[in-house]
Amino acid sequence: MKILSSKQVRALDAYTISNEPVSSWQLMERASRAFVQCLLSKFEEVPHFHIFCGKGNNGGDGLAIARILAERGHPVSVYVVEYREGGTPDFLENLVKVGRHLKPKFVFSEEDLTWPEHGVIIDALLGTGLSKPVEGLLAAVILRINATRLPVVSVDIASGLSADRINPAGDVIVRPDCTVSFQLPKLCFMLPECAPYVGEWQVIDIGILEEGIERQYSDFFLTTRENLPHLIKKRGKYSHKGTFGHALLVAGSYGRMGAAMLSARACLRSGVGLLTAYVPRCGYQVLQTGAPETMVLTDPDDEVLTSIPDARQYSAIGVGPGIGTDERTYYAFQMLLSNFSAPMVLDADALNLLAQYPELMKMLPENTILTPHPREFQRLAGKTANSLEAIGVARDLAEKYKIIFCLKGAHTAVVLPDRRVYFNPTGNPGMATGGTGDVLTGIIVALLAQGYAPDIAARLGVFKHGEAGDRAAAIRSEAAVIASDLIENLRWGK
Ligand SMILES: NC(=O)C1=CN([C@@H]2O[C@H](COP(=O)(O)OP(=O)(O)OC[C@H]3O[C@@H](n4cnc5c(N)ncnc54)[C@H](O)[C@@H]3O)[C@@H](O)[C@H]2O)[C@@H](O)CC1
Ligand SMILES: Nc1ncnc2c1ncn2[C@@H]1O[C@H](COP(=O)(O)OP(=O)(O)O)[C@@H](O)[C@H]1O
Ligand SMILES: [K+]
Repeated sequence: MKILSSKQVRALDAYTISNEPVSSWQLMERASRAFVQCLLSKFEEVPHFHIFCGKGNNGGDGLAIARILAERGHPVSVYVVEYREGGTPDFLENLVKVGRHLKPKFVFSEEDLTWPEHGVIIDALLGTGLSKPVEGLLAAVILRINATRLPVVSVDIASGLSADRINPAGDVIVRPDCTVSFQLPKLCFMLPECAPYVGEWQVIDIGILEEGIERQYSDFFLTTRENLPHLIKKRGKYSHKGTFGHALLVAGSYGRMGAAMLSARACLRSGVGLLTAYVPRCGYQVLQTGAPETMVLTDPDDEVLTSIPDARQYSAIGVGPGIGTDERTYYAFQMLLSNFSAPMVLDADALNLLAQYPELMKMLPENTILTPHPREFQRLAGKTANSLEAIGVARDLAEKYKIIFCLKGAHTAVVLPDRRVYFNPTGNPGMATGGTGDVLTGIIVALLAQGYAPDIAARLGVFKHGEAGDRAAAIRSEAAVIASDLIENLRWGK
């Protein structure tokens, strides 16, 4: 699913209006009906809705939503915040129509606000037309909304929140519990800095023309359930273990053999034909006992990796979980990079080694997948002002070195060498626990070994990893999830 800018969404609306054709008022009506349906599905008992409207089209939506709710007999109060003269044509038309059912309260100053004690607040003050920081009366109303304990649902986007960039600190923005957005997700929904101003988010279909969406160019996408399952290869009846590749995991050191074990078990549960783990000697028994399906090769050293096996027989290699950054491990890693030219997965300490020895970047095989969490990325690429800037730097590096980044987080961003960025929708905070990253490495290595193209391996791996986390959290609750639960909850069926 594409992520478009506010400007593009405006062009898209205009395209739908002239090509469907549909009037802009009808499009607003369709959006508002879809919003009401979604809103009502959120409550077992319909509460009193307090709808705060601005005077642009977002406010127009608010008025239409109020009317539709009232027509269905639901209790509604409407407030129109008079922060400016006039209003957009669709706002004005809906103001006339809502007047027949409800008497809006016009708010000219803070004193006009009587604050509700019960019910749900609907925020329809400003939408994607935000053009400057919020001030004056609008700011006062937003601060009051944020001070209430009542649930807040934003229409399309929280009022004051910029869809396409990160607002400067100090901007006045609604902090909703939930945002119900029209047709396509907004870039800001993917960014951790914006999370307080997004809440739970949901995208609803308002019938924007698909061909119009296709005409808009974007580098940003949200991976969706619908466009992934067909990417999972079917295992042929006469296939054998040789069909599914032989993966090598270079992982573990004294005290951190669990990382190797988690990667190995995740790799085995992701369809790989054969798996070999290369570990320091102290890891031999651990892996042979804990993951008996794995073949184990040991380094001459007891505690850290100091050399590499002949890598040529493997179809994919994962390096990093728990290996540490000993100088001897650096030499081994460097040797591996000079001897292997197929894409690899690099995680954890392999990334820390890259950060310490940046000259290694030039040696990375094309389409190698790097899976840094934010601190690892900072070590690798330097400090950035915010997550959007970090994505920008990752795009430059991905293009320069022809590599793929999985910038891990709540919406992991898969950044491709052609600068496209795919955000991931699955996963939950239960996954913020040690070892889940090692699981991801194992999954992606397994997919590479089976011959998935590196960009698909990265996107599919990240998606399935999050999905396994969601299944684990549904069974155990978020706080109870541990990395091993993700492995147990991996599913590769349709
Ligand atoms: N396809 C879609 O996405 C559709 C979008 N619609 C709605 O239309 C909205 C966009 O409508 P508009 O473009 O009218 O935008 P807004 O409703 O955000 O209003 C913008 C108006 O407020 C002014 N303004 C912007 N920032 C301000 C500030 N900080 N302080 C004071 N005034 C400010 C602008 O000059 C403009 O006149 C969407 O968010 C959505 O709610 C729907 O009505 C129908 C279809
Ligand atoms: N709040 C969250 N929501 C969704 N996924 C998360 C969240 N926090 C962490 N994750 C996921 O969990 C994994 C953590 O990886 P990482 O930080 O490398 O852990 P470790 O090094 O302990 O293995 C990543 O895939 C990340 O996307
Ligand atoms: K809004």
